[in-house]
Order: sequence, then structure tokens, then C-alpha cells
Amino acid sequence: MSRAVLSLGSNLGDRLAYLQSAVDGLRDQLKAVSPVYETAPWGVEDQPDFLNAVLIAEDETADHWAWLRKAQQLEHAAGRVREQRWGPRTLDVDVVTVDDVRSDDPVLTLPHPGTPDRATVLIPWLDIDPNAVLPGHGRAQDLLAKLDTAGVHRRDDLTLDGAG
Ligand SMILES: Nc1ncnc2c1ncn2[C@@H]1O[C@H](COP(=O)(O)OP(=O)(O)OP(=O)(O)O)[C@@H](O)[C@H]1O
Ligand SMILES: Nc1nc2c(c(=O)[nH]1)N=C(CO)CN2
Repeated sequence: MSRAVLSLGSNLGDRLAYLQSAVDGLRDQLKAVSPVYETAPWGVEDQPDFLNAVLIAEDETADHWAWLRKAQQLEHAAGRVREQRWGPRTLDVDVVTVDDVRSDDPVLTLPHPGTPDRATVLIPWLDIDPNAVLPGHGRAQDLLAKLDTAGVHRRDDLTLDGAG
């Protein structure tokens, strides 16, 4: 059994539909779906606002590589074209954690190295797991306390349907 935390982001086209497509693609493994947040872009600031959300999924047999393949399949299905680093995209699916796995491999770094600095991941993750711990970095709550959360706005009018 493995448990993965996956972060979703979209800032092109029908953003909510792209996030929903990831939820639909994980339906059998889905354990929790966060609220949706509208967030100011970090990294490359001259691009449209993102919608972000976080999912928790479990699988009987998947190892961390299988979760990366799944994430990339979901991006591909959403027509994701890799262009600019940190640039606009229809769907970004990052593997935040898989259990307590820690890896320095650039193809799959775990936990995802951006996580401690990203309120856009920590806030929705804490919504669905208030006791979340980032392996090697401590409690998500403590990491979030050090960050600026001004650009992160919960959109209660937009919801992802994770029901069976
Ligand atoms: N934990 C991880 N989750 C997803 N991809 C990862 C992870 N660790 C390493 N990668 C690698 O990162 C590469 C680039 O990913 P991507 O294009 O999504 O980066 P980005 O979204 O622009 O930036 P960031 O990864 O900082 O969010 C992928 O090809 C993948 O192999
Ligand atoms: N707010 C926000 N900004 C971003 C995001 C994202 O998901 N949310 N993803 C990026 C590329 O990984 C670059 N910038």
C-alpha cells in the first residue's frame, strides 16, 4: 500500500475542468480532494492566475515511480506541452510526497523540493490533512507559518467532484 500527496495546478483554458480531469483519472485511488484556490503566479509572475488543489490517493501496489508515471499521464491527457520552466500550463501534477520516501533523483525528487516554499501547496494540503508532515522538513503547519499567503484565495464557488 502506498499513499501519495499530489498537487494540481492550471492557468490555461478551462482551469477547473483540467483539475477535474486529474480527479477523474484517479477516481479509484482517491482518498481526499482539497478545496480549490485561486493563486497569484510565483516563479514567472507575468502569466495568468492559477487554480491549485491537492489530492491524497492510495494504491495497493504503486511505488513512487508509478505515481510519477500517473502524474505525467494525467498531464499528457490534458494536452500539456512543456515549454517554459514555471510557465503557463493546462495541467501540472506534482508528486509532493509518497509515504516517507526521500529521493534526490532529479527525475523524481521526494518530497517535491518546492513544497516547503509553496503556500499554494501547503494550504490545500492542510485542509485535507491538518497534521500533514513533509518528510525531512517537519510539520506543514510550521512551514506555512513562515510564508506569505497573501496571493492565495479559496474559491468556495468552485469545487472538485471526488465522489465515487
Ligand atoms: N516530485 C516530483 N513530481 C513531479 N515531477 C518531478 C518530481 N521530481 C522531479 N520531477 C521532474 O521534474 C520535471 C519537470 O517537471 P515540471 O515541468 O512539472 O516542472 P515545473 O512544474 O515547471 O516546476 P516545479 O517542478 O518546480 O513545479 C519532470 O520531468 C519530472 O521528471
Ligand atoms: N500560483 C502558482 N504559481 C505557479 C504554479 C502554481 O501551481 N501556482 N506552478 C508553476 C509551475 O510549476 C509556476 N507558478
